[in-house]
Amino acid sequence: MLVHLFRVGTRGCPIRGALLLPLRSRTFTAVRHLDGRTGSFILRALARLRLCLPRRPPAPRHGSFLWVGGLLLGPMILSKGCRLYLVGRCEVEELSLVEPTPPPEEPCFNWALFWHFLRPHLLALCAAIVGLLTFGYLVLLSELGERMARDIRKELFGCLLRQDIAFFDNKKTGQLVARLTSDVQEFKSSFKLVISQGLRSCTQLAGCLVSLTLLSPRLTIILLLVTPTLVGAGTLLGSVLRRLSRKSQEQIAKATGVADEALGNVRTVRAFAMEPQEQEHYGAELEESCRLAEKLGRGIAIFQGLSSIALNCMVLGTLFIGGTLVAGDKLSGGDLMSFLVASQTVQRSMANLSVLFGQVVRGFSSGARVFEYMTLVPDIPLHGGCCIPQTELRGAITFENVSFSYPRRPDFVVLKNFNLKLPPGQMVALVGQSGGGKSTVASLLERFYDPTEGIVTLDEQDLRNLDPSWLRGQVIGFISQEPILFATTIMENIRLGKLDATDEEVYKAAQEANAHNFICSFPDGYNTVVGERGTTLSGGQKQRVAIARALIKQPKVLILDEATSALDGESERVVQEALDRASTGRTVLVIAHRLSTVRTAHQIVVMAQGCVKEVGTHMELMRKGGLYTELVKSQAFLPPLLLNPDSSSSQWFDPRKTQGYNNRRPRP
Ligand SMILES: Nc1ncnc2c1ncn2[C@@H]1O[C@H](COP(=O)(O)OP(=O)(O)OP(=O)(O)O)[C@@H](O)[C@H]1O
Repeated sequence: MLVHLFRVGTRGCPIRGALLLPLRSRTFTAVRHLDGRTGSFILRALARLRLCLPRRPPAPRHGSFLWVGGLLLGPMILSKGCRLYLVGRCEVEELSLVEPTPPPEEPCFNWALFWHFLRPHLLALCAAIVGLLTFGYLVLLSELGERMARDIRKELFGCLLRQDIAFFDNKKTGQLVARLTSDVQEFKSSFKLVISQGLRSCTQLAGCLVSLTLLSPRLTIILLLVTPTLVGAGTLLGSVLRRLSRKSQEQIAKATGVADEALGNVRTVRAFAMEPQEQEHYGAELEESCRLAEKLGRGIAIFQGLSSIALNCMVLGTLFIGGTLVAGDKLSGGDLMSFLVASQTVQRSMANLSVLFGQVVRGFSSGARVFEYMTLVPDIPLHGGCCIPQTELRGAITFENVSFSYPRRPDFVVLKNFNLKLPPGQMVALVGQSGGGKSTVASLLERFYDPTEGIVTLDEQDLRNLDPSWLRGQVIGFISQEPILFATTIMENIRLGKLDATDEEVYKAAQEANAHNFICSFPDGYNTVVGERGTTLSGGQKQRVAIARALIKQPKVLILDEATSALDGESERVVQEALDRASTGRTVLVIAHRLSTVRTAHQIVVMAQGCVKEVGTHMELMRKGGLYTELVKSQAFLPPLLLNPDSSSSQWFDPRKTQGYNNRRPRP
């Protein structure tokens, strides 16, 4: 059951009401005075609300408090100038309304996961609760909090790493890092505070309530009758505060994301003199987060102020009713005094709890954000599926009638009925206009995404049946335009390709990648630390370390995505040499803009708008005079001889006379 207070209608004629909605039924009961026009307003409001219901997250457990609060407050609001009528039951399907945009789902606190992390530390928790010395209990509580935070961070980090690539398309790194850092920190602090202060106040409260009952059951019952109303009102206000707190924390994460992006790309920021803009951008996000935090602070202050007033009213009420009972000889003066002293302890405990409430609100929303990603199950798991034995692996790839849209843009079809064959040991080049879908083909081959339709196979096996970790870790080597290195030594960076590789294997891979000589020229050789993202190496050096990292796993299939396009002439020559060597005996998919780098491929596939437009060798395509020829012509910097398919004296044109990819000459 959901209680919803609503306000619809025109500005001059606002309509307020309360709804009691059974969550699983599509019928509802509305409480409100109706005439024809206002009735239709309400029906629309109800229908809109109803249409939203299936997408709501499951009701949190504290939803029952909301229900109680709504029951108490709803009639109060309605009775202010409104007559109450039961208008009946309405079927929403009969109303034809435009479906509204679903509100962003708010994560709920996951009690099961909380228990999962708390359970291993139950003994420490019990010891902390009964800890006799302040020292002992503080030490135990601190250890408990830190260990739980460590476990949560470890688990969350693992869960994030396991998510689909599509998940990261939607998120900013800074926001994810904020969940690992500030949200876990906030949750831990709240948890410790609840245990240290909350438990003490609750115990005091319970003890005093027993004393109160013994002193005067009648006064205690009156006191207890008032309490649910206060709890209900508190819960309603609490849900508003929780929402505010969640927004405030999201905003902090957003600001962190801006700082993370600027600091992570500081060279680009410096190169474009973007420092003032970035500072302004970060400042604006901070301003918003400060505004939300202040709003939350005011909300908490209102909450605590109102609690204080309510508690003082309770004392006054006790004095008044108690005085009446004393006057009527139903209670002794001594008992009334004892009752007052005990009820003041109750008041103090409740005041402490209300102060604690602000922290609990923040703790709940932080906890909900921390646990949110732990329950996400990726569509493409990291492990599972079969592996083809190394001796039988040939490296034949096919794309059969593949259509694909990125999950982030489901309406935009990137590949349409795409067909491609990569025979074992051959090189196939993908060329075509920018945005035509070339890199997307590589992403599907790496199984970063699954096709929307059609299949991709390796040696006639659907990629979906193969173990993704085996595929990425042992079968495919990927070299991109911007190789990313980790902030560790060159040795460790190369070893990332094969974790159990010996030093000799690392040296061999570096030699194959034309990297050994420049690495040895550094004072620290293979132990040189390359800086964050490899910033202390040149583009060509970084690329060669990345090639060594790809080669060390001896991949059967190699993907070269614009691998040399970011390099100057000399670096390109050295890297190209390494790539030529690396391509021997492997199935290679080359993605290239510069057509001069792929003219010796066994097959060139020209792509446009997600489809294959032309297929053939360089010569065949040039003779055809189609899209490929146009692309070649458009690369005006190329020597004119490249454009002449019949010139046998051209080094540019005749693949047998070219350097690079010599071993993969197209057959006549
Ligand atoms: N992660 C993503 N989410 C949504 N759309 C994407 C994503 N990555 C690429 N796209 C879109 O898919 C289309 C194909 O992109 P892709 O990178 O495959 O093209 P490309 O041919 O490799 O381009 P280029 O030659 O410029 O690198 C583009 O329109 C691009 O905007």
